[in-house]
Amino acid sequence: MSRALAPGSWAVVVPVKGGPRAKSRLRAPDGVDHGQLATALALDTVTAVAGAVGPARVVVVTSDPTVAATVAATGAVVVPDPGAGLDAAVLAGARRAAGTASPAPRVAALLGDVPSATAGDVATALAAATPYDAAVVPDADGVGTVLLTARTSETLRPRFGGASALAHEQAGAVRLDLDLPRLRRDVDDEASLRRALSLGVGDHTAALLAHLGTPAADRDERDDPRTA
Ligand SMILES: Nc1nc2c(ncn2[C@@H]2O[C@H](COP(=O)(O)OP(=O)(O)OP(=O)(O)O)[C@@H](O)[C@H]2O)c(=O)[nH]1
Ligand SMILES: C=C(OP(=O)(O)O)C(=O)O
Repeated sequence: MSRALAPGSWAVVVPVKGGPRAKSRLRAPDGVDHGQLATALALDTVTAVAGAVGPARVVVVTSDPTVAATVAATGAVVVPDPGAGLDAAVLAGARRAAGTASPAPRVAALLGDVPSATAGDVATALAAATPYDAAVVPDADGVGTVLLTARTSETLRPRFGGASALAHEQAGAVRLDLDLPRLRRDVDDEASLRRALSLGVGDHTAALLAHLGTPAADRDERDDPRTA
């Protein structure tokens, strides 16, 4: 069951590398353009976040023109990627996120490769993180991070890459092993893409991969409010 968030209480940074170097570990299925797949994964992630916190409090950090134009048209904020890696991108987004609500919102970073996540998942995770100065939601393997939160933009301490869940814990974040399999399913390679498809994915990824025959039962489950 998802939980409602107070309006303006959270802003969420979504870093998206985009372009030809994005998602280099992921081999697109036959007949699917790799760049379009990387973009679709990101747009589904942004859509879920916007559904949870409102588009004006989604800050997408990217230098990819397709992603930037698409999310800007939805009302999200776009910050150019400083080009100094993932943590620097997250920090650039966090600085901008602070100004998206008054009083300043809590700030989170959700990596832009979780196309199975629903708005309800994002809202539930942010609500669960609200009592803590900082929190981390690990990925499905428990090693990486899908969501990092902080009370303010100044106290967000990104340590992404590799075993980042532990790195974020060591930097002071409380680990939240939430029972939100769709939120925790990041897509890095073919195996994780298959797992995401079996959980259900957002409209952009589903449309691009429709010819692969995403199981109808999984799509039904995704839409079932009892599982949202
Ligand atoms: N803006 C921005 N986003 C990044 C950067 N590096 C990674 N990301 C995003 O962070 C998320 C997780 O990163 P990865 O899974 O490593 O994605 P990736 O670098 O595109 O993929 P690989 O080449 O397979 O490592 C994805 O949404 C990426 O788009 C960066 O330097 N800038
Ligand atoms: C960058 C991270 O994710 P990935 O597994 O996509 O490399 C991370 O978890 O810190």
